Amino acid sequence: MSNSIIKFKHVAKKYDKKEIISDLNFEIKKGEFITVLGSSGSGKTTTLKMINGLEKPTSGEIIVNGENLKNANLVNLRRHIGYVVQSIGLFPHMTIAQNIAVTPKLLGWSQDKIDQTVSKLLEVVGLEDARFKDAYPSQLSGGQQQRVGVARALSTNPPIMLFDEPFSALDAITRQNLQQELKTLHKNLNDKTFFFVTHDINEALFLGDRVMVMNNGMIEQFDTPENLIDHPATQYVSDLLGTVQQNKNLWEHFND
Ligand SMILES: Nc1ncnc2c1ncn2[C@@H]1O[C@H](COP(=O)(O)OP(=O)(O)OP(=O)(O)O)[C@@H](O)[C@H]1O
Repeated sequence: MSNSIIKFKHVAKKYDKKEIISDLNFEIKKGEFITVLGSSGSGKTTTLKMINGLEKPTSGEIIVNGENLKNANLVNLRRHIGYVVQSIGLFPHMTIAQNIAVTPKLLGWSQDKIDQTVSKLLEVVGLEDARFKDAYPSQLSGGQQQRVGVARALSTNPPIMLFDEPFSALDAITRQNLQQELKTLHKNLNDKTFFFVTHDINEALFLGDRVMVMNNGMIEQFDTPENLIDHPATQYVSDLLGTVQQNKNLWEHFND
C-alpha cells in the first residue's frame, strides 16, 4: 500500500502467559480516519498503545511513519503522536493555555511561538473566547475539557493522532457535537491520520473512513462503513451491526 503510515506485521501480544493478540496484520494509509470497534477486552486499547510504544508486542513488527518501533526512540516517537484519552488528564493547577503548552515548553519553543500556537489551537477546537485561555480545567465543562485535550494533543502538529474512547464520559448531545467537530477537524487538517477506539457502533460508522472490527484479539473485518453494512464478512460483524438495526426497530416500535 503506498503512503502507508502504520503497519502491523504478524503482531502478537501476551500479558504474562495469556495471549491477548495472536497474529495481527493491517496497514493504514496517511490521512485515513480509522475507527476501531469491538467488544470489551477484544484488544482495542492494547493495539492502540502498541502504536505509540506504551505497550510492546511480544512478537512481530510494527512500522510507524517509516520507522520500525524495535529501533525507535520511544520518547521522540510519542512527541510525533498525539494521544487523547477518556480521562483527559489535564493538570488542574495549570491554566488551559499552560496545559496546551506543556510539550512545546519541554521542547524549548520560544514564548512567542507558544502563544501563537495556543491561540490557533484554541480557535481550532472552538474555545477561542478570551475567557478560556486563562481559566483552570475545573472551570470548564467535560466537553470543553475534552476539546482542550484534543488541542493539547495537536500542539506539536503530529502526523498521527490516537484517541481512546475520548467521548465516552460525555452526554449524548455534547458527544454528537464533538463527533461532528472532530470529523470536520480531520478534514481540515490535511493528511493527519486518526486512529480512534470506541465502543459505540454509530460513532465508529459515522467517523471512520474505514472501521476495524476486533474480536478476541483478531480483526473480523477492516472495511468502509458501507461495506460493513452491505457485506459483513463474519457472523460477529453481522450480529454487531444487527444491534444497530434492532435498536432502530425498537425505537420505531416504541414511537408507534
Ligand atoms: N497491563 C495488563 N496486564 C494484564 N492484562 C491486561 C493488561 N492490559 C490489558 N489486559 C488484558 O488484555 C485484554 C485486552 O485488553 P484491552 O484493554 O486491549 O481491550 P479493549 O478491547 O480495549 O477493552 P475495553 O473496550 O473494555 O477497553 C483484556 O482481557 C485485558 O484484561
